[in-house]
Amino acid sequence: MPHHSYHLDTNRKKVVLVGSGNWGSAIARIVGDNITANPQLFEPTLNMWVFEELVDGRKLTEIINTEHENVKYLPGYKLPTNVVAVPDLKEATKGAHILIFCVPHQFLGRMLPQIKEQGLDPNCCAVSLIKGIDFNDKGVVLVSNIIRDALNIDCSVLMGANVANEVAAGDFCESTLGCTGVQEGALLQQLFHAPTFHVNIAMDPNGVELCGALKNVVALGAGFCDGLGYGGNTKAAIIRLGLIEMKKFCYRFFDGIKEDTFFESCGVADLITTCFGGRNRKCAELFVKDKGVAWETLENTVLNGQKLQGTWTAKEVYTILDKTNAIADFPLFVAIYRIAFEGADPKTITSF
Ligand SMILES: NC(=O)c1ccc[n+]([C@@H]2O[C@H](COP(=O)([O-])OP(=O)(O)OC[C@H]3O[C@@H](n4cnc5c(N)ncnc54)[C@H](O)[C@@H]3O)[C@@H](O)[C@H]2O)c1
Ligand SMILES: O=P(O)(O)OC[C@H](O)CO
Repeated sequence: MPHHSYHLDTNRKKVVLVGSGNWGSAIARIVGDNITANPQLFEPTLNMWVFEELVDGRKLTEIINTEHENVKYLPGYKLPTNVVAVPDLKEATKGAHILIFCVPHQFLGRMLPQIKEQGLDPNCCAVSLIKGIDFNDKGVVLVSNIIRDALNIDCSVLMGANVANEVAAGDFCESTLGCTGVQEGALLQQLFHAPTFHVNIAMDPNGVELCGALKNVVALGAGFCDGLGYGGNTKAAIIRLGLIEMKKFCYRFFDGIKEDTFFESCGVADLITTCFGGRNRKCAELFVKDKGVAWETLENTVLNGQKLQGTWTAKEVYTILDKTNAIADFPLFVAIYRIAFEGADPKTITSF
């Protein structure tokens, strides 16, 4: 059970999920059920915005709405019948009180103006499940900040050791809700918490979000080790060194990050699971074995259209380090970037 059980006001919240990939579809199963279980808090339908595409000649939205399964991104797991796939972004998000963002971070920027355009409820808030970062002239930009600035609404984050297929299978795991307000935290906890998906609150949204983004870079390093045929000792070293650079990055670029956050699910736990069971790891292994095959080819052939976040984040992190003359302080992040994008020998993963 969630630790708190009260709500913000007497009006039921309309929840909308923006995204329907592998994780988007897995979380739709939990949120859809929680909405049904809490009719006093939430409106009954969960609109799920779907990037429309054809699957075997049929529209994905039609398949989802008739078969209640995202056959492309989460095959084998039924969605609750109150999850309704909507291909039009404006229509899907109209009247939302809680917007859940779960799209690969490279697509978010161009979507937000459309959501803004149709006018949001003044009490609308957001929660981002997106693991990624961005940068501008001043430095690091968090995805939650992009959402906050574009839509002028509050944005919490949910990150954790949550490989989507395992969550969908009902294997027990934990997740970390990073928020600034107690009330928002309590409501969102009721939206996401489930018997096999335990949601803990951390009042350190920036730390939670940065952990979620940066662990994907380390996952590439772990995958390079697997591609080179190295064993558990080497991967453990990469995980340890990666955690140190994650912390250093957080403290270098942000004030007020809490040490405890690194021990939450979003921190060390997500780092471990992603370095063993994630897509970034898997594709990085094949990148080494196939001698530099294009990342996009791996997304299309191995992941069937699912998207990597670690490759983008490795580039973004490298750009930030370069701009701030911090390259020398982050040897692992830099080695990973150079292997992934500059043709560096994968063996340099252990010789920086
Ligand atoms: N998959 C996981 O195990 C997992 C777990 C936790 C967090 N996350 C994070 O959740 C976020 C979303 O990941 P996911 O696994 O749900 O998605 P995914 O990797 O399955 O991505 C594919 C999604 O992107 C959509 N898409 C393709 N082209 C698009 C475009 N031009 N514009 C908009 N959308 C487009 C596809 O329709 C599909 O829904 C990522 O930041 C990821 O790191 C993923
Ligand atoms: O499959 P990945 O590498 O995108 O990682 C999935 C999740 O972020 C693990 O929590």
